[in-house]
Amino acid sequence: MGRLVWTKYLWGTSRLFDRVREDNPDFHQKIVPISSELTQPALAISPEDVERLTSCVNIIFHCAATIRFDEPLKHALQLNVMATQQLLNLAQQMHHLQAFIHISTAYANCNRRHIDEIIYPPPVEPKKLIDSLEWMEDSIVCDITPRLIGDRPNTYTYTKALAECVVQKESSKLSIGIIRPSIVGASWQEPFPGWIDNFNGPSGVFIAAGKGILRTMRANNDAVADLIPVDVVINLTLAAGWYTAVHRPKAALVYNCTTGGINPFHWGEIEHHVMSSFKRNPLEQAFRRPNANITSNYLMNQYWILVSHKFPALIYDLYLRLSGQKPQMMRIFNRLHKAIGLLEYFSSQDWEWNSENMNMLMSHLSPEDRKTFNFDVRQLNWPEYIENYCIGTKKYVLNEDMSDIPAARQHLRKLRNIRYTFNTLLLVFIWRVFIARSQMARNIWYFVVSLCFKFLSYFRASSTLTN
Ligand SMILES: CCCCCCCCCCCCCCCCCCCC(=O)SCCNC(=O)CCNC(=O)[C@H](O)C(C)(C)COP(=O)(O)OP(=O)(O)OC[C@H]1O[C@@H](n2cnc3c(N)ncnc32)[C@H](O)[C@@H]1OP(=O)(O)O
Ligand SMILES: NC(=O)C1=CN([C@@H]2O[C@H](COP(=O)(O)OP(=O)(O)OC[C@H]3O[C@@H](n4cnc5c(N)ncnc54)[C@H](OP(=O)(O)O)[C@@H]3O)[C@@H](O)[C@H]2O)C=CC1
Repeated sequence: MGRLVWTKYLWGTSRLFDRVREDNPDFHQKIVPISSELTQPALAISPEDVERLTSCVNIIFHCAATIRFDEPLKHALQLNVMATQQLLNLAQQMHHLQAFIHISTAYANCNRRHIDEIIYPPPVEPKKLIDSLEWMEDSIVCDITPRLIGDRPNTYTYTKALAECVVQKESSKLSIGIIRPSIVGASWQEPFPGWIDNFNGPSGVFIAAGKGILRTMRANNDAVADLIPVDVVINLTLAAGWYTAVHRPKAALVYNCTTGGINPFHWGEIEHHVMSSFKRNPLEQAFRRPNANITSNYLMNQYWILVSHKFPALIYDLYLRLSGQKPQMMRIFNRLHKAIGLLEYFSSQDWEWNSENMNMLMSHLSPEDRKTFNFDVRQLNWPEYIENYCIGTKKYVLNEDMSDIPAARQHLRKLRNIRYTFNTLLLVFIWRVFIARSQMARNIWYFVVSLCFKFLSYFRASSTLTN
């Protein structure tokens, strides 16, 4: 489905728009979608649409980007940097433009521990990089990528840092605001709590843990988990659009849109609340009972990957093979390990973001606007938010029905019984093998068995007496 058709389809069907559809059934008539392709010259916007944009637009919110952590550098550069430059060029032709709001990421400068609301010098001059990569073969670019990105973990954060620099260069010609959200999560309040529709960031991890697939992950229990609800990001972005258009700041204003410095919550606490939430509201057809732990110890994590991921996957795939089905669990785990390997950088350390501009913006809003465009994360109740987030992954990402929860709980009970039976059989098997080889183990075994018998006969005798 094309981008435009897909967008229109979403307005018509997505539960996200239920409330606005109810309040204003004709809301879609106020929106004019424009087809564009970031990888194409002039963003592939038709001349008629260029005409419409240059004559009508007042505020640009530039969100389009590739957010993949494994994007080849050339492609990431094209989507996140060159396309931003092209949009800035178009913006300068717009007769009524009052604000250009660029969505960056709080991790654009994740090679620093403390991040102020300023644009840091770029790792390389973007234009020079674009020119030099243009003639290079993809394989060569791939080889030199680690040297280029240096102490950043991926091409995403690297190209987002370059994009900020490209945006800043135009700040004498346009009124610019840059929003830097941290890890965007499910909605907190708007349009309803817990809305989420993708596997990005922590959502995929929560789902994998809720399905009982993910049992271990490297993360620092005490590090701040800088999650930010998506509606907070949107409210702050809209407010920044208003502020930029009305106050026309001379230099680009940067807003670090984060929670850690204001209302901190830690990965250890997230783990606890995610696990207890999925035990209360289980996902359907879980692979195992949800029981995931985070550890910062590399060796411990490797041990649990072997015991809790690879070993069960091997057994399950063996079962699938024996029952004539295609093995799939090992493949799923390999993909999961790739995904969490890319996320661990962000869950194993923490950062300090200065968020003075967020406070400044709030102080400029009227009390009514502060409610309508609420981005005051001091009021965020984390346990409640995480509970709604987990339920949101169930309802809106996996499209599971809440009425199926009793059946899902029943399934977890079945899994628990299977685990008890399996563990007992394993214990007996190990003892039998052990006993066959060692006299001492045999003696211990007989001692334990006779103790059990004695206990049983004592129990039987005392219950006969009382009867
Ligand atoms: C132990 C558990 C307790 C829980 C507590 C601890 C939790 C710790 C969580 C730590 C999370 C830290 C998150 C940090 C994020 C930092 C964010 C920086 C902020 C940003 O600015 S950007 C936005 C972040 N970007 C992303 O999140 C994108 C990351 N994803 C990728 O780069 C790629 O998807 C990835 C992971 C390389 C996989 O690529 P690939 O194998 O090619 O697969 P696809 O992308 O094509 O997807 C195929 C298929 O899989 C689904 N999918 C995608 N990601 C996941 C996932 N993480 N888990 C499960 N499934 C996933 C995807 O939707 C596709 O499904 P289809 O049905 O469409 O096939
Ligand atoms: N998710 C997060 O945790 C964070 C995200 N951000 C930033 O927020 C912004 C939005 O991210 P998010 O919503 O999560 O990401 P998505 O991947 O969901 O959205 C990216 C958007 O870019 C558009 N897009 C991608 N490629 C192209 C292309 N080649 N041509 C035209 N349009 C394209 C997509 O269009 P379509 O839907 O049609 O594919 C989509 O609308 C990004 O700038 C990201 O860097 C910042 C911090 C955290």
